[in-house]
Amino acid sequence: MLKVPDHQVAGHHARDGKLGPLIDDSGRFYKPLQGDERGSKEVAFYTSFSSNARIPDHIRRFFPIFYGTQLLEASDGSGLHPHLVLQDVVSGCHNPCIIDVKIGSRTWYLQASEDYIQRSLKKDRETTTLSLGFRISGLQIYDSKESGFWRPEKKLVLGFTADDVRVVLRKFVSSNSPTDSDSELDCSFASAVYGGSTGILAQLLELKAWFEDQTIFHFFSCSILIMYDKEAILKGMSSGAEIKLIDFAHVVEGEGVIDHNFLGGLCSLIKMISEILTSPDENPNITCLQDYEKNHSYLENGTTE
Ligand SMILES: O=P(O)(O)O[C@@H]1[C@@H](OP(=O)(O)O)[C@H](OP(=O)(O)O)[C@H](O)[C@H](OP(=O)(O)O)[C@H]1OP(=O)(O)O
Ligand SMILES: Nc1ncnc2c1ncn2[C@@H]1O[C@H](COP(=O)(O)OP(=O)(O)O)[C@@H](O)[C@H]1O
Repeated sequence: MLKVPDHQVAGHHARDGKLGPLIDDSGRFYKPLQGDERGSKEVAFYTSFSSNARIPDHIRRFFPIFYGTQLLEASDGSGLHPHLVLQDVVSGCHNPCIIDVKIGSRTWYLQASEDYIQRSLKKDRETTTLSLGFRISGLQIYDSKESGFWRPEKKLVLGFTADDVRVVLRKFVSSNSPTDSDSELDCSFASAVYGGSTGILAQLLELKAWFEDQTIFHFFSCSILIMYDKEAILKGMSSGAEIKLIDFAHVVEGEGVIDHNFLGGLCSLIKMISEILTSPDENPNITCLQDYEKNHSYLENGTTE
């Protein structure tokens, strides 16, 4: 039985009669092919990546498994539509905390249409893409059984300053309620999630080592999903912290050149996460995030009032 994922944090949603991804109970994520060349480009990427013998297994695990394409009833009621059949990378988690981080100081590329370049340039300038080399596209942080998740709306997320991004990456690993902007963030899960030999930082460093060498693909407008299970930590189990790369509608051939755009953004994200691990007590200034929180209360479904 196909359903709309409640763990999707960014991108096109299958809500309000729109075309968007679906999931099933067997752990698969069905992403509808976008009508223009984006759909076919993403299929071409997954096909090429899956069969490329030069991708080491320890890097392959950072990508969703690709099961081909399938015609399915589209979420917008328009009838049969081709979908990418992917591993649902969140399916093992009960109450997953997730951040979608779009990597790179530019999301546009020379081969793209003029319209896409102009729209991307505007978003890159207005977000932390240009200043930090990455931006947060969406997130959800599990609060408690009673309050559910904090899912800030898209407008707030795209307005994050660099300091807000620092705060969010700290909130993500704190035991404080994510909607409480008054108390100091404790970062008490930082070592369990970001640290350790298998934590997020170690995984990002492994990915970086590959990006220092690989010249096969250039990953524009692609995201790293950072995920973990807060409840598991509270129960004394493993955090299940993982990174996965997603969204390959704008991947182009590397033609023997290092993907400096992705690599630079990745280094910047690594630096910010390393700083949280080394200085968990340093609370940065909060700008738009705090002002916004003071004026809005969050509802369980992630919307605001
Ligand atoms: O339409 P929007 O404004 O929601 O933009 C989408 C982006 O949302 P954003 O505003 O950056 O959070 C969206 O970004 P996220 O996946 O949300 O990070 C994509 O960039 C999407 O384009 P594409 O499917 O990758 O070609 C973008 O869709 P298109 O505008 O390119 O159709
Ligand atoms: N394979 C996957 N498994 C689980 N969730 C996914 C997967 N791929 C994408 N998502 C979720 O869907 C969101 C949008 O995905 P994305 O591929 O960026 O779509 P779009 O092309 O519409 O921007 C991500 O932020 C993430 O929450």
